[in-house]
Amino acid sequence: MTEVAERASGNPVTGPDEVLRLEAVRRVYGGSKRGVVALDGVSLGLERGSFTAVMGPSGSGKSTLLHCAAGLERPTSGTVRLDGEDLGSLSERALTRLRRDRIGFVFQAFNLLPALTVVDNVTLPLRLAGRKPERGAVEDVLERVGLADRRGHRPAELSGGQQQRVAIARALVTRPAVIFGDEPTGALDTGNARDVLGLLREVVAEAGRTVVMVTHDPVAAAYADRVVFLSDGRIAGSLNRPTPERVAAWMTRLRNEPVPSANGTAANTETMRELW
Ligand SMILES: Nc1ncnc2c1ncn2[C@@H]1O[C@H](COP(=O)(O)OP(=O)(O)OP(=O)(O)O)[C@@H](O)[C@H]1O
Repeated sequence: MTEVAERASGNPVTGPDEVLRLEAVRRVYGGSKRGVVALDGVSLGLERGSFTAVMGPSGSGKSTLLHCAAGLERPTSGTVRLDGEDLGSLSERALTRLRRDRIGFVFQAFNLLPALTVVDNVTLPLRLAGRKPERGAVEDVLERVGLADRRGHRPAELSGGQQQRVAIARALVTRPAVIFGDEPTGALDTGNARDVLGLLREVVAEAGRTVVMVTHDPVAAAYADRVVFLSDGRIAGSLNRPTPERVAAWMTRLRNEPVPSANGTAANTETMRELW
């Protein structure tokens, strides 16, 4: 199948079991006159139990997309729904609670507390929420990330890859609807990056979690079921069953001709939205 045909046969506009949906999301920074349009009408749905990578040239809006989707930032216009709930209708307090209870985050910097053991780092979000972990839940996640025998260690006693696995365990322990990764392998060497990506894949395939991750690395993106490409704040297309080579080819094209389209002319948002 050609890439154009692949794009045209991408996921449907609404899926049977969408956990997250962005509709016409626009995010402008600064005033209306000289503002920067970081997202320009992005519509996107994520199926439950899917692994999506978001790629695009620097400044194309990847982080902004992630932040809006995760309720860390409010879009200037458009809607974001998590399990059907419109995040725009929530107060700051309710949004904070939703992020804590139903969203997991894994960042490039592991953001672990150095004085706490692995177990205490993993259970921190639950304790902050005044919740007790479900029986066996902590053991389960530590087992899943391969750190059951390191539960009493502190971050400094672990490798970078192990520290990122602690961060993944921490993201998993609340059983979130979606786990967001912002360059989760950006600070890791190749071997550790491969382990962490394999773990994220496993979390999707075996635990049925939904993962969306921003990355600059075509090899990392190829671990996902689908890669969504952004260019100038718009969705430029997507690739199902990606390989590193095809992702890299897409990125080269995006750098050379910002928003590609099926007929070779500049695509508009409506045309691209049809692909979703
Ligand atoms: N807080 C902000 N204030 C003003 N402009 C911003 C802000 N955050 C992002 N932008 C602008 O919005 C656009 C998109 O930024 P964003 O960080 O989402 O891109 P990105 O694709 O994640 O980039 P990179 O790959 O370099 O991290 C850029 O032009 C950026 O300069």
